[in-house]
Amino acid sequence: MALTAVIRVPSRALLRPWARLRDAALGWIEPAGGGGVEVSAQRFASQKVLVEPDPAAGVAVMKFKNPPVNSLSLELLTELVISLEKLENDKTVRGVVLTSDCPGIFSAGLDLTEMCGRNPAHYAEYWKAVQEMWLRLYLSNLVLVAAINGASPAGGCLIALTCDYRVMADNPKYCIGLNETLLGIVAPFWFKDNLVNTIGHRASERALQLGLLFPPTEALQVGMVDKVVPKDQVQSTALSVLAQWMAIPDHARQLTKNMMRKPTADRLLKQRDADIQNFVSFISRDSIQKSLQMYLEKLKQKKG
Ligand SMILES: CCC/C=C/C(=O)SCCNC(=O)CCNC(=O)[C@H](O)C(C)(C)COP(=O)([O-])OP(=O)([O-])OC[C@H]1O[C@@H](n2cnc3c(N)ncnc32)[C@H](O)[C@@H]1OP(=O)([O-])[O-]
Repeated sequence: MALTAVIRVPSRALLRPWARLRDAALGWIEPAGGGGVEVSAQRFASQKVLVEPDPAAGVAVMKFKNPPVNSLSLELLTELVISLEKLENDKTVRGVVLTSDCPGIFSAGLDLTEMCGRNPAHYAEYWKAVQEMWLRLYLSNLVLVAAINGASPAGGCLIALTCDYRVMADNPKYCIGLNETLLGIVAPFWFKDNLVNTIGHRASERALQLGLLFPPTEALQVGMVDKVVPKDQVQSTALSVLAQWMAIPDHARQLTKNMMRKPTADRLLKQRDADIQNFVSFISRDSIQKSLQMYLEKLKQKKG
């Protein structure tokens, strides 16, 4: 396929800790002069994230591809952030649909194997990547629409909540919500803030304490998603919604988005290191490790 869109990648990005992983994933070359590197791409794919740009429409579809359940491994998180950054640097793209390439699963949330039986340094690295994903998506200047074509618990729900609009498939087997308490763990304050900003305080309190996973019609009622449509219409509906949002002048919409979201993001930005330390000490506790191990065992037994 011909390569057409030219994306300028700022050199500061190359200095990030995950630069090596990114370069390996995307085959980028370190620029000699540090002035940025030009990457030509019409359709680009890393291992875990597929991106299909449509320059004529000014949009792209980003598909998570980490079978079997799109768990948010360090690798997937890294590739997601890199792919988003590439799209943000591509002047031909103004809106993105986030969806899944795994049948029946949007994302199973954070990868439990990244949070179980590892060392504190790994937990810290992993949590930093989770924070980065959330901050990048939540503050993105692009219009983001989630096309939720499957189950979307915990971190999967969080990704959907960062979007400007959520379209969900009407299959009652697909559920969405922040179910952390069911695993014996606690959603961090910024997951909670994002949920409160979406469905309000009382509904969030109930949903978070009970770890509620909502089927599509209930998710619509509570405001966790904005539209429920037949499964085969999820992506096309998301693209139509994207077009509506893109009819608004970018600068006005972006400033408004930033005004609405910056105070929430700033709460995390002001205490990222402390939040990492909290996570590391919480997740390292024996009791929490036991809960997560048991939960993973339960998932495996369910299959057998
Ligand atoms: C403070 C921290 C905040 C935390 C936030 C989070 O997001 S916490 C995350 C909260 N997330 C959840 O609570 C969601 C837990 N997951 C589920 O509820 C279901 O897997 C499902 C509904 C997503 C899909 O059902 P299905 O019947 O289609 O699929 P299946 O169930 O048969 O699983 C297939 C394989 O995937 C494996 N695996 C699954 N999830 C994860 C994971 N997150 N990670 C890693 N692995 C995972 C599963 O063990 C099995 O492995 P095996 O045996 O092949 O080696």
